[in-house]
Formats: sequence, structure tokens, C-alpha cells
Amino acid sequence: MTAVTFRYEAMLMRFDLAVEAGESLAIIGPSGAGKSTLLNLVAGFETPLAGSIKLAGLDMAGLPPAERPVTMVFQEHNLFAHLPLFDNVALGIDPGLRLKPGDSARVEAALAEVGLTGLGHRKPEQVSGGERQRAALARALVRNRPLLLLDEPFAALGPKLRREMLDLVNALRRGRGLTVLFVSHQPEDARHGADRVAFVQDGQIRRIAATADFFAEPRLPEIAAYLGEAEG
Ligand SMILES: Nc1ncnc2c1ncn2[C@@H]1O[C@H](COP(=O)(O)OP(=O)(O)OP(=O)(O)O)[C@@H](O)[C@H]1O
Repeated sequence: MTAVTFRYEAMLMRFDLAVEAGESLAIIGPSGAGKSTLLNLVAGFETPLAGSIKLAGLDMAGLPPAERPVTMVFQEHNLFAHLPLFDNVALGIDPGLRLKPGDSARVEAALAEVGLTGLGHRKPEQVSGGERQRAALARALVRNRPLLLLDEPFAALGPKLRREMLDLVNALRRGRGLTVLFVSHQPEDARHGADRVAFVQDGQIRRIAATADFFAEPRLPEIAAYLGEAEG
């Protein structure tokens, strides 16, 4: 994305970002910095004031979210409580649940890929928080989009489970050749799961670097302060 600007009231944001296919980029930074907005611009949930967003070489201007090569998982409200996990995943194929021959097998395969074999009949309340987010991931996977956006989907999970989920995301990324952008409040997530890290503050990417370099040398005092606070 190039010179993409966006405004919420007094807050003007401006993003320039280039991501390689197959890469995993962590987006970290303080609360209210613009991390979710950055993902929402890529996904098409927000429209830039100016600038251009290209995904897989195609200009996204005017394209609604459903027509973009993108799928997104959120922190919460990913699943419908009254539907079993199978149906929740199948919604990624058809929002009206009109499944064609072969679609059920696709849903089962996605459930298996995220480690939920045999749990498709359960309602969201009948599984753990980690399993719910696995189901949300499976729904994203059945959409077969090359770019996976994750907006803190593992924030409610403990450190060990978050690492497991990040490992799962990376295994899926490699297996399917996905590109992954994930927002996290936890620098540890970036350290564990990302090729590169982007630090967002005041509506801009202030630094982007390979993960090892980013943590070895924070460079900006704001980043050192943020890491100090976030990692205690
Ligand atoms: N719908 C909205 N209307 C007005 N302002 C908004 C809206 N959504 C976000 N903002 C403002 O835009 C700025 C960026 O918000 P954004 O959600 O992108 O930040 P974030 O870095 O993802 O924060 P957090 O880590 O707390 O989720 C914040 O100052 C926020 O208050």
C-alpha cells in the first residue's frame, strides 16, 4: 500500500507498506495507534481518503471486502452461538449455507487442519476459547484467500496457547503459501511468530524490520519504551 491516508476525526493516518507473498508480518504498537485500521483498510472495511492498495498486483480501489483476495479473523464475535462449528466454518464458503457437493468435505478438511476433527457438531459454547478461535481460523481457510489478516484473535488466550496458535498459523501459512498480517498487543507474539515486525504509532508505521533486528535494536526511544512496558 502506498501513501494510504485515512482520518478518524482528529486522527490522520498515513500508511506505506510492502509485504512479500508468503511473509508473516506482525503489527504491534500502543492502543489506539491505528493497527486495526491498517488491517481494515487492506480488507476493505474502511476506504482510504487517498493512496493506493495493491494486493497480488491488483488495485483494490472500489472493491468490496468479499471480492478482495483477503480473509480476516477478529478478536471476538467470530462465531454464531446458535450454529455448530461445522456450520460456522461453512459460512465461509456460503453465507447462506447453501452447500454444493464437495463443500462438506472442504469444511471437514479445514476443521482437521486446525485440529478440530470430530468437533464440528458442537456449538461454540461447548468448546474452549482456543477451539473457538481455531474454528474461526478454519472458516477463514475455507475461503481460500491468499492473504490472511488476524486482528488479535488470540489475545484472550494464555501465553502457551497463543504460541500454539501462532505455530498453527505458521504451519498453515507454509502449507498453503499464505501471506499473514497479524496485529498483536504482545511483542512476544511477534518475536515468536513473525518474519518481520511493523511498529505503528500515531497512525503511521514508525519502523519495520526483520524480527531479530527489531528486537535486538529497537532504535526509536518510543519503541524501547513500548517494549519495556509491554514486556514488563
Ligand atoms: N469508528 C471509529 N470512529 C472514530 N474513531 C475511531 C473509530 N475506530 C477507531 N477510531 C480511532 O482511530 C484510532 C485508531 O484506532 P485503531 O482501532 O486502528 O487502533 P489500534 O492500534 O488497533 O488500537 P487497539 O490496540 O486498542 O485495538 C484510535 O484513536 C481510535 O480511537
